[in-house]
Amino acid sequence: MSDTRSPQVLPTRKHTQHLERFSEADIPTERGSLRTIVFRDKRNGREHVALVVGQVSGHEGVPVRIHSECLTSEVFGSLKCDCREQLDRSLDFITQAGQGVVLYLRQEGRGIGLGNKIKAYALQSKGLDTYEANRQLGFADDLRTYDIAAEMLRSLDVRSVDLMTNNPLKIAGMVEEGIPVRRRIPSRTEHNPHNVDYLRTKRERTGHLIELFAEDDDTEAKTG
Ligand SMILES: Nc1nc2c(ncn2[C@@H]2O[C@H](COP(=O)(O)OP(=O)(O)OP(=O)(O)O)[C@@H](O)[C@H]2O)c(=O)[nH]1
Ligand SMILES: [Zn+2]
Repeated sequence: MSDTRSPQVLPTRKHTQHLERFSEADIPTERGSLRTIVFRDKRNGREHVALVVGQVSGHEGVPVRIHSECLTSEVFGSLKCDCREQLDRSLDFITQAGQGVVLYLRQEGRGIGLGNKIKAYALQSKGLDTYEANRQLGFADDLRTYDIAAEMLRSLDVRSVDLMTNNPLKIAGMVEEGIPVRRRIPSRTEHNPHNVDYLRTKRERTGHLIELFAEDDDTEAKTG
């Protein structure tokens, strides 16, 4: 008996259609070739990127990292966070596995933008933590939404994901957007004296599943 129904999975909620799949090409990198697909947000022209390795269309349990842009660490080598290391590790993972997706989203500073993130850093140097600084500037802790990531994954026809993250909000966000998360792949990074308080704050205040290697709260080195 033939089944003439559309193979599409029923949406759990209304899916957004904000993106235009704009351009794509293979880029040779030190890790190997990355299929680079640029999506444009029709509302604001912002360009988000999907880096794809191997076959992902129609697949379950595709290794996926949803990564938010962090110019300061990724380009300038800032030690105040672990973003660059997480990006590097996720690219290592998908190229070694021969399959996966890194979504590089233009959500600098958890969505507040570069200029405001630097304002937040100035406040942090006066003693505020990452979330207190956001609030002092009039922002919520985290302005990011996951509809864009879900739309990109739907365009790639990824059926379910193994999500590389320590952030439980990302897992909940994807599930809410109708992308099944089969399992979490922990994203383990090294801490240093400049980012240890930031990582600890994320763990304590937003439940990030971060393993800090030295757990002695009172002996951790602080930035001078
Ligand atoms: N507003 C603000 N943004 C920051 C700060 N430090 C890093 N970021 C931004 O935070 C984003 C990365 O988010 P994280 O919360 O580190 O990690 P996550 O992506 O939510 O979770 P993981 O998947 O576990 O990495 C990037 O866009 C960074 O630019 C900060 O002190 N203030
Ligand atoms: Zn960062």
